Amino acid sequence: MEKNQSELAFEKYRLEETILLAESQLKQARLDNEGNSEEIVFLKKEMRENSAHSITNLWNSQNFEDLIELSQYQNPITEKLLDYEKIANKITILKKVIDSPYFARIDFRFDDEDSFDKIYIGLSSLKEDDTKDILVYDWRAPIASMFYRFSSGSALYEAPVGKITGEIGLKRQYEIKKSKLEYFFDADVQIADEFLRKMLAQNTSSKMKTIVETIQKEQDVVIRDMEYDLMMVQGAAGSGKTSIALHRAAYLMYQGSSSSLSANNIIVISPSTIFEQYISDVLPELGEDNVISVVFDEILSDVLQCRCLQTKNQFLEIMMTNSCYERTMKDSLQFKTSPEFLKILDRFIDDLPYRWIDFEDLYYGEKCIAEKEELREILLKGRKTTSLGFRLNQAAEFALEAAKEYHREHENQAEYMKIKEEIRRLTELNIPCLYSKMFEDAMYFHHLAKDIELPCDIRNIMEFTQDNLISNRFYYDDAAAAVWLKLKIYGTDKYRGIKQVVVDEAQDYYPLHYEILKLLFPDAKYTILGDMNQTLEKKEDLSLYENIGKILNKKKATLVTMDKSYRSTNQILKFASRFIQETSAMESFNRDGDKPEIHPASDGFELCGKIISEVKLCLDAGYQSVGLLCKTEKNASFLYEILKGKLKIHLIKDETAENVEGVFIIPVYLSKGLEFDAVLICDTDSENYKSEEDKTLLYIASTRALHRLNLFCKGEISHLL
Ligand SMILES: Nc1ncnc2c1ncn2[C@@H]1O[C@H](COP(=O)(O)OP(=O)(O)OP(=O)(O)O)[C@@H](O)[C@H]1O
Repeated sequence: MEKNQSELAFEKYRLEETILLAESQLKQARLDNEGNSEEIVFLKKEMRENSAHSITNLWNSQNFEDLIELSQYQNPITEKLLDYEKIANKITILKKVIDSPYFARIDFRFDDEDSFDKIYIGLSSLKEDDTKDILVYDWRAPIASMFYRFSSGSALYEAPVGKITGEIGLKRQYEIKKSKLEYFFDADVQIADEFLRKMLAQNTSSKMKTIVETIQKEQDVVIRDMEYDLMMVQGAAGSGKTSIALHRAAYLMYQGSSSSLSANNIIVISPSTIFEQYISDVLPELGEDNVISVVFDEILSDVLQCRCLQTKNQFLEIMMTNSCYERTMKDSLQFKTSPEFLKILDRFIDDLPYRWIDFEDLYYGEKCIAEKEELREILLKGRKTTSLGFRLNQAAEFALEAAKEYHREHENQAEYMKIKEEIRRLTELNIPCLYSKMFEDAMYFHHLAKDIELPCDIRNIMEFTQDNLISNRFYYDDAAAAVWLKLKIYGTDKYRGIKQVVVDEAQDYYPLHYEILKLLFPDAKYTILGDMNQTLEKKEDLSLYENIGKILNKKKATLVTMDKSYRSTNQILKFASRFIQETSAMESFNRDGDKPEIHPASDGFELCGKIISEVKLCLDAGYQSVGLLCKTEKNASFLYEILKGKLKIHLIKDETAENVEGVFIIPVYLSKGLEFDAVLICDTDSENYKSEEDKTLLYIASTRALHRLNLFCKGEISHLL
């Protein structure tokens, strides 16, 4: 008891000391930035007053010195602005530190020392300005890794200078909120598990949270890995893949501060906007605000410069609600994202200069300055070694040189501008339009596909594609193919700086998509996380990762498997495991809850009544997010119309939803990657869920639930249940 009291007194004192230091640094930082902003205002004023001449005349001035004069003012301003931003960032971090400076402590004795050092671990580090003593270590610091990997006893960590060994005497965890020590406990394995169980038993929120306090050893190994160029994780639903992805991005940023990796060198690729929203708080909470986060579909529309491409989710909705097209759409997607189709696209690119790029003789006034045969010859030369885009540029350069030469002797500004514009257009191919050409004539398509194995329903696929392209609809499958075509022809420098790519929900992408990533980020290292059991319109197994490895072709690649699921209760996991292959082991974190139940109803009225009572029960139990899941948006909208007058409920049917909280109805495919306190799967009748793929939908839907899962149906229950 006495010992506890003195420990408590010590910890309170230590916390006070830490907060005092953080507060004094915050005060200083605020002062520094007041100074900075005054100086910025002063410098701007000075620039305006002293360089008025330069600015007003700058754009039509031929005088290089004007520019230099302006930059003399601009540079100090930019420097001060950078300084300001850096300190503003420090202020944000210090405020967080003051609120909760650390969450753990390990007492570590280095092998060559006699006493134990107290290592406090928090979201960010805190250092004495003068002595440089570290009061709090960033959770990403090498020494902090021991907290995640060892219990008391011998321990080691990898420091920049090599392996450091020693002994851990104590592991302690803290709950500090609003600068107040709520409690602390000494954590052996059992107590740490109990703490995690308590955390997992809490309600979820509409935004994903950080897990720094409870990262598990196997997760930490992936988060801190620096050895592999391609790190792949196959993880069961709820095993923490997304959490790992984001904590790894934060870790790489931390590592990067010593190896010049900056925020714009890391990109996190999400499968949908709703998912991107859901994860958007994690990196800022970890103190990393600026990591690039992008939805895969956005990359496609960005490359193709077309805002109206169909998203994967729109594709899925049409596929699932139009049974007559379902087979064809699936086969079309499978085919157009396959290596076979890539070969056809490759042949099409080779054929473009012969058949589809129509050069004309180029005239400056009356004078022909470049004949079409000359231009074509340039285009055909070097086609084995250089890209088509490059050769188009060469042809344009040739024509431009000729135009310039003629212009020198026969100056005619209007003609010169006209021909320059014509030459510029030489390099521009209309990719969507060219892509359509491949499908306009079946004979031509089969000519390109000679000796390549085609799907048996290629005729249907061709017709389906023609119909879509004629009506100017760029379906998901065609969009990706056209993007690949454009990248292969022109390449892109847009993402050249990216050194690390993090891809979540890897199972949703096809070989073509990984080919696209390879073209976009040729020199990057990759972290790829997925679950082969969560594919919607295709079947995957472990070969998924083998194929990714082959496509990305990195020197050092590895696959880590994670079977333990942290999201759902034992009962929910057990229920969900009936929807996946028996070989896919799934272990729960041993948290108990109610057994999922199936509630059949004889008509819509009864169904509605049962759903309403379950929702009320969930709300009474204090659940904050209650998800009513339906197979499609069509089913979801139908249910919404019935329930909207009877419950406070909202419908989430597109990806723009900001916050998924309260009681809501959502199609299963949109709920991927998200989680809710309670889930009601509302349309589990034999009509909706009958195929192997529907089984996957049920798996995804069931594993969204943290604490409670119930299934409802009108009429005959699906035989998959
Ligand atoms: N070490 C951990 N400590 C605390 N919570 C954890 C831990 N690992 C995972 N979780 C929690 O488990 C839940 C599932 O995590 P996450 O969404 O990252 O899993 P996932 O593998 O991406 O799931 P899915 O594939 O189903 O989308 C989240 O609530 C997350 O906070």
